[in-house]
Amino acid sequence: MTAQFLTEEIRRKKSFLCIGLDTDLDKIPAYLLKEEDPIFAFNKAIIDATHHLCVAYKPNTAFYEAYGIKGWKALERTINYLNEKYPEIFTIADAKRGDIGNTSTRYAKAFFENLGFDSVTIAPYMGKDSVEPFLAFKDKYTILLALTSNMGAFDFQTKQLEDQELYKKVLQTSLTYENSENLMYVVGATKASFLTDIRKIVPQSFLLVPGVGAQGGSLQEVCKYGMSDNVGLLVNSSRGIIYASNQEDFAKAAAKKALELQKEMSEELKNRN
Ligand SMILES: O=c1ccn([C@@H]2O[C@H](COP(=O)(O)O)[C@@H](O)[C@H]2O)c(=O)[nH]1
Repeated sequence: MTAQFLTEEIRRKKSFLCIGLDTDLDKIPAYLLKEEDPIFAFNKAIIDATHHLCVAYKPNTAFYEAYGIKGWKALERTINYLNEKYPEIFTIADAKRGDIGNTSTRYAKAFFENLGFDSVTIAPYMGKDSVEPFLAFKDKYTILLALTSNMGAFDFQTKQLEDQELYKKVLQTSLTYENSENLMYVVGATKASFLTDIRKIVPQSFLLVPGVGAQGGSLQEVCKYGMSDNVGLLVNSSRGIIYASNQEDFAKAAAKKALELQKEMSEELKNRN
């Protein structure tokens, strides 16, 4: 998928919502545990109920890896289902990988070729040769952690390095990487006030913005400081949508929460774009 197609989908659906599939067997409705693959059964129901309201899904791989082979198979079934039934949806493997070059290439193959995700999240700490192997894949996106939503972001990311904060250095340096047009960035919704400075460095890049809902970030603030001419935002909500109910109506309840966000996004698009 290309970023241009993603923008077209955002305008068509009037939504830049990304739904996080952070599926936890302790939180899904108990009756689903009788299913042969409860994680996939839950994801499928959520996807079928919400696909028209969002443009992306983001399974966080931790929630699948935690269950070993069973979890990985559920992740594989989920991405296959999305690619077959809803190929217009942008898919994000939130895996936060990155290693020496030859190892990064294997990670890239795992997520882009084997599983068929459109994008994967990457930690920038190991630098150029750990990121470029992901960027080498055409029409696939590498989503670099820039300024994360958690409190620990202030431990390193906002510290001054030479003449600027580390997160700005990450953004600026990443633009010098080969195939940097395949980059997107993670910026937490809880750090919305930083978006003005971020947009000075990456005016058009897509930003994956987690942290609205359960973490308290404001959608309006994110749009005010972060929306670009091509929208350039994928705002994620995971727990706030998928765990709206733990009863038999869970998918309907998730769709209701997703619709609330989609309506707010539609307003923002009308007013700001
Ligand atoms: O800075 C970051 C980077 C990633 N995440 C991930 O996004 C979702 C957020 O879930 P909510 O339930 O909507 O809070 C989750 O998978 C995180 O690991 C993040 O929150 N912040």
